[in-house]
Amino acid sequence: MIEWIIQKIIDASLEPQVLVVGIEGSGRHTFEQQLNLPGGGGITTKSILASPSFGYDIIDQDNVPLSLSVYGGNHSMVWYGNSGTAGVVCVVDSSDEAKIELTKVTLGRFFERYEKLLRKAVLLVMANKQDRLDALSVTEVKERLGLETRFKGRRWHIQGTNAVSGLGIKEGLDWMARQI
Ligand SMILES: Nc1nc2c(ncn2[C@@H]2O[C@H](COP(=O)(O)OP(=O)(O)OP(=O)(O)O)[C@@H](O)[C@H]2O)c(=O)[nH]1
Ligand SMILES: [Mg+2]
Repeated sequence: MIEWIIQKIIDASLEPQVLVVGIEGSGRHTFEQQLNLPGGGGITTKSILASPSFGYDIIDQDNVPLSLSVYGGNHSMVWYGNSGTAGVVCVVDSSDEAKIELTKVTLGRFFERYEKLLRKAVLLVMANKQDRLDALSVTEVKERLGLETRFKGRRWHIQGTNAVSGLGIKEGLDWMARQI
């Protein structure tokens, strides 16, 4: 009952949220720092722009090791989210094959677990660290993550990025901004 009430309050009070998720070391912080740079790489996504900072949260239940950065701030251990969740940005380290596999599993589980809240959410995958010589290509990352199969029926997009220089971030977020 309490959870239901909290959910109602959150749904009513929050603007559409954009979540940034990713396995540790994928580049989430670096990506978010880009958003705070002057011009933010030309970020136009309104819901991200409106946020001066991101709250951090770790989903530690059901062994879902995704760490969440929730627009709007949510500091509880359970993500109540918002059924108006507009988009999920998943940052992946393209140079780490084991973590790409872990991302595939956890991202799938995450969308399963929060199916209701993420019903309308679009998915933007940032195939990050494309500047590294050992990075898999965007197509390879897409295939390893099984995006075409797993997210069939959902609007998704994969974008190659270098979060350090900011390359690709504007393009990715422009795609998201057009969807939400
Ligand atoms: N070469 C390269 N390095 C990157 C890129 N993005 C992030 N890094 C580096 O990868 C490391 C991890 O980046 P973070 O942004 O801290 O990653 P995180 O996902 O926040 O990880 P944790 O804070 O460790 O959970 C840092 O040393 C970054 O400088 C990229 O596009 N290219
Ligand atoms: Mg970090």
